[in-house]
Amino acid sequence: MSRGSEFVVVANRLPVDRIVGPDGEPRWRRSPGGLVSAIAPVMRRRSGTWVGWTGAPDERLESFEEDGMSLVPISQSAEDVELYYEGFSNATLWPLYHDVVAPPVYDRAMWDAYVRVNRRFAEAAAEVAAEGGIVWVQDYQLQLVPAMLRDLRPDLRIGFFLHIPFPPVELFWQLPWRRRILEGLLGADLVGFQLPGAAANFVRLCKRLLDTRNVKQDVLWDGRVVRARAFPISVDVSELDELVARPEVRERAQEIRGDLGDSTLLLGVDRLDYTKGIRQRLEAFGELFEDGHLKPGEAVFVQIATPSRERVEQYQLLREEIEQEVGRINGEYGEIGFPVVHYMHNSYDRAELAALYLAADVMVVTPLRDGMNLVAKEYVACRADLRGALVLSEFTGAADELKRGAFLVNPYDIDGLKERLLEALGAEPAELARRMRSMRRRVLEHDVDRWAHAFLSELERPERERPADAPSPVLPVPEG
Ligand SMILES: O=P(O)(O)OC[C@H]1O[C@H](O[C@H]2O[C@H](CO)[C@@H](O)[C@H](O)[C@H]2O)[C@H](O)[C@@H](O)[C@@H]1O
Ligand SMILES: O=c1ccn([C@@H]2O[C@H](COP(=O)(O)OP(=O)(O)O)[C@@H](O)[C@H]2O)c(=O)[nH]1
Repeated sequence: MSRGSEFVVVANRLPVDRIVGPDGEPRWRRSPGGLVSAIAPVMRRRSGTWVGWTGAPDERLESFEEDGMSLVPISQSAEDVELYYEGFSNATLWPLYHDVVAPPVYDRAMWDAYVRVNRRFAEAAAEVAAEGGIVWVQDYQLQLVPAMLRDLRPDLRIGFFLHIPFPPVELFWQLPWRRRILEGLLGADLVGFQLPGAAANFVRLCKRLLDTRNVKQDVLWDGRVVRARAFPISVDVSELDELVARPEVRERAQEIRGDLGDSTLLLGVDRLDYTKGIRQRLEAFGELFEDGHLKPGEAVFVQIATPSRERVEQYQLLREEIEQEVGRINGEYGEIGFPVVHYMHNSYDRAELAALYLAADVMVVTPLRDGMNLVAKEYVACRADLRGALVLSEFTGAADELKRGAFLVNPYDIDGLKERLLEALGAEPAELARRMRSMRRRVLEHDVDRWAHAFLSELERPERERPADAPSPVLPVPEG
């Protein structure tokens, strides 16, 4: 392949998954999750190349164009998927980086697969990037790629962005391969995080583990300056504006409301993931009926739970637990034809989600830990009518920006969660409008284009003139 692309994104997943349609023919479907929601519009606007996996094992496909993007598929064997994707990425790193809300698995065969697959991604990126081009590596699945790519192509400008939280020293310390991960990330010129606290954790860890010399958020490593900065990711406001203006989306919102009668609509939209606090929100909602604060017919909860990582044990256990809880609540409080929880284990397109956002009175986002949570920002971006309330966990990245307008909750505190739900349900329209206006100001001014521009212009900014071995004070990094 010719060395052609000036701008390359490398992510575990391509923006589309290859699936087999009802007619038996293969077709492409949008991949799940917020990374794709955020990066796809950026890619469409800057013509570049996206290197990633198609979401199925053992597929060897040529490069192709889809939805205005140039895509380079990376093949993964069934064993790679099991050990690298379901294993090291989602049974080790995912729980470790999300405050160990599930126990991480430490397994040497999984680590070996992680190294092997990261090398494959690095080699593919090295093949497609133009001389002196920009390569932007995404997320925890590919933390070794920056250093591997630098070895192969020292001419490139390499950025890395972590979409999930970066853990504090005390948790990261558990990882048997902790030095290797840091050395991998330090291959980048710029390492981006969702929040300043995560960038501070990274810089502090480099000092503790690798004895790097740090100047504020710059790490001096291997004769280079590696910058660590926070860039909170956001949503494609123009796409959402266009969706909510469509007559069919507005009609669909009316239809959803009509189907639910006079009930107040509470909405949850998440991948079915144990980090999302779905059980806690259902428990709180159920108890509002038990305590007599709500009566059947007054409120319904619509929970979209999109299938995710279904072969990983913790996800299978979670599904059983959530489906049992939904059954229990409906069994106790539902009536014939009127369940109080509508649970959908399915994935919906952008138009259906926009209609749901327009229809919902209270958007309930209660993760135990979440890098950002784009659903919260999408809800705000869709509510130009200034109606609707956002109940938002303190442990999401989004809470940093939306704390003044959202009804903030600690999802571990079920009584507190019930109080906040009641507050949101009972708030006056003027208060809701004031809160929504404040959140919209933030989201509309800081959309995904601004995020991408901020990251890429920092990446392209030349290094400050400073000989790498010049004495530099090690400045304390603020606690985060
Ligand atoms: O690719 P999957 O294993 O199916 O998982 C889907 C994605 O989940 C995670 O999304 C994160 O990125 C969002 C955008 O920055 C952010 O809002 C959210 O808090 C994160 O959890 C994961 O980080 C992605 O790599 C996955 O593709
Ligand atoms: O049925 C669904 C459910 C979710 N989403 C999208 O998936 C993303 C979820 O991103 P978020 O940051 O909230 O969480 P993640 O899944 O990345 O952890 C959002 O853009 C949602 O609009 C979707 O397109 N269809």
